[in-house]
Amino acid sequence: MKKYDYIVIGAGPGGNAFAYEMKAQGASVLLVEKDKWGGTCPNYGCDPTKIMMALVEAKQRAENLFSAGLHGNLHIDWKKMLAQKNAYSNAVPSRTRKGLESAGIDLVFGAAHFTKSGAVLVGEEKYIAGKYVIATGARPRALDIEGSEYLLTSNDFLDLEELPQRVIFLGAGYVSLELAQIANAAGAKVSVLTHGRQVLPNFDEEFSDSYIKQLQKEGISFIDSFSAQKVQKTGKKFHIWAEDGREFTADIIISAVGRVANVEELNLENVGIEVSAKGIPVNGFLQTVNPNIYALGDVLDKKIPKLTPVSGFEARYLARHLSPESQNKEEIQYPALPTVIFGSSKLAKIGQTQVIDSETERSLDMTEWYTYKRIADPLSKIKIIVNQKNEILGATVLSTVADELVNILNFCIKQSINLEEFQKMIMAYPTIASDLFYLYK
Ligand SMILES: Cc1cc2nc3c(=O)[nH]c(=O)nc-3n(C[C@H](O)[C@H](O)[C@H](O)COP(=O)(O)OP(=O)(O)OC[C@H]3O[C@@H](n4cnc5c(N)ncnc54)[C@H](O)[C@@H]3O)c2cc1C
Ligand SMILES: NC(=O)c1ccc[n+]([C@@H]2O[C@H](COP(=O)([O-])OP(=O)(O)OC[C@H]3O[C@@H](n4cnc5c(N)ncnc54)[C@H](O)[C@@H]3O)[C@@H](O)[C@H]2O)c1
Repeated sequence: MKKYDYIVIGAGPGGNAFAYEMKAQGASVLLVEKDKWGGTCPNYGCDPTKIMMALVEAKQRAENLFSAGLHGNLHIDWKKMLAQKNAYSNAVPSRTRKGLESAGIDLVFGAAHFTKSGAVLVGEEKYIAGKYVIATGARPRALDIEGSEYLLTSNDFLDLEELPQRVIFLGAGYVSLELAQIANAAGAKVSVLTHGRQVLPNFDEEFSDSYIKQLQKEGISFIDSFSAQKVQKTGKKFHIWAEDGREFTADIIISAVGRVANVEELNLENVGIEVSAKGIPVNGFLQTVNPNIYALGDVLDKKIPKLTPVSGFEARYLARHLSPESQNKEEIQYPALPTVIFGSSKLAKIGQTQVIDSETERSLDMTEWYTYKRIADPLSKIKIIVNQKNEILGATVLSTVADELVNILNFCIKQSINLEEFQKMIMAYPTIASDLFYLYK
């Protein structure tokens, strides 16, 4: 039985980052992966979707400028876009594997299970370690309704050889809204069936409403209060019914109703770990109830968003925390977190987005500002929260460049920059950053 300092289960952004960090510290590390080296983000998640989204963004930005004299009949060639995405994603597993190997990390392919003795079993082989790190991520949640076998997932969407004419998305979270925009821009007739009345309850309602109106203008239809009851197939068509009897028909139905932690195969009962519906509970040191077993990334039961940079942040925290030389024995502290729903218009937020105490809230419509006027952004607005020292604490932004703006605000929040400090810098003009001046004023 081979013994390591660390066994890491799951080679996604979290597991890989932790394995690299510990190896660099001189530890012996075994990394176990059962599917694709690199995990969700580069194989089924962020990266392939954003390669496709690049065409959606470019098309919409060009179309926004038709009124300014730009002409052309733009359309997305699905097959070529897919080939472009595949050229990137298909190379990920072997490239990732080579990188890990050349760093000196031992790799084993297969599903990891804990045994009653606390070892890890992969196939017939048993491995033991001083400490274990679970970074097994999450997968699309399956709906328990009649005919659920007819529902496709985001993974299936990314492999569609051809885009069908009529596509239904069930659920209205990040995955659904991003993929719906790709399908819509590529020419499909798209409907999103939303569970509740308010879409994106974690965003400021005024902003999520404006965002959905924007998507409706682009051609996506939204059907609210849809509680799915059953799915049926007749010929090549799929039908979905709500509990209240409403029925919709499409060529494919993509279910994007959230993600569930990958925990079942781990046999965590053998090592005394109980999981919740949201994943593995840990303390402030990312340690499970079993003191030798830690967990990080999307597999965690946590309140903060499950995102790639969050998994990486947790991995680097844990590597520092477990380093024998480190003085870092403090609980993990998350900085202000940016989240973005990508698309032709982007809805983004960072940090504190509501007034809690003595802060001030500033709502600004930026549509007529030069930066946004120049690119004919159809709707650009921001709600910004500042404290009494006029330091930015957080913001919600809707615009075609909201992803960049929240990251610039990220620096301002981290460095507690106020107007006085900001005025000591000169920003290139005209840019998103040069507008910051007006956000402070
Ligand atoms: C469609 C989509 C788009 C997304 N877009 C974005 C985005 O734009 N920005 C962003 O920040 N985030 C995005 N995300 C989220 C992001 O992909 C995840 O937050 C990130 O991949 C989590 O990393 P992780 O290492 O925790 O887990 P994962 O990347 O899920 O990796 C876990 C790995 O563990 C492996 N595994 C599971 N069980 C076992 C086992 N028993 N034994 C061995 N291996 C196992 C899995 O096969 C997987 O490779 C998106 C997700 C999806 C689905
Ligand atoms: N741009 C990004 O950063 C990005 C993109 C995609 C995914 N992600 C990550 O992946 C996670 C998962 O995304 P997701 O969209 O699968 O989940 P989500 O939690 O964002 O959204 C799930 C949606 O499904 C709906 N829903 C739940 N049960 C339902 C039911 N029975 N019937 C109909 N609708 C139902 C919810 O109301 C919600 O609208 C995100 O929370 C995020 O962390 C991030």
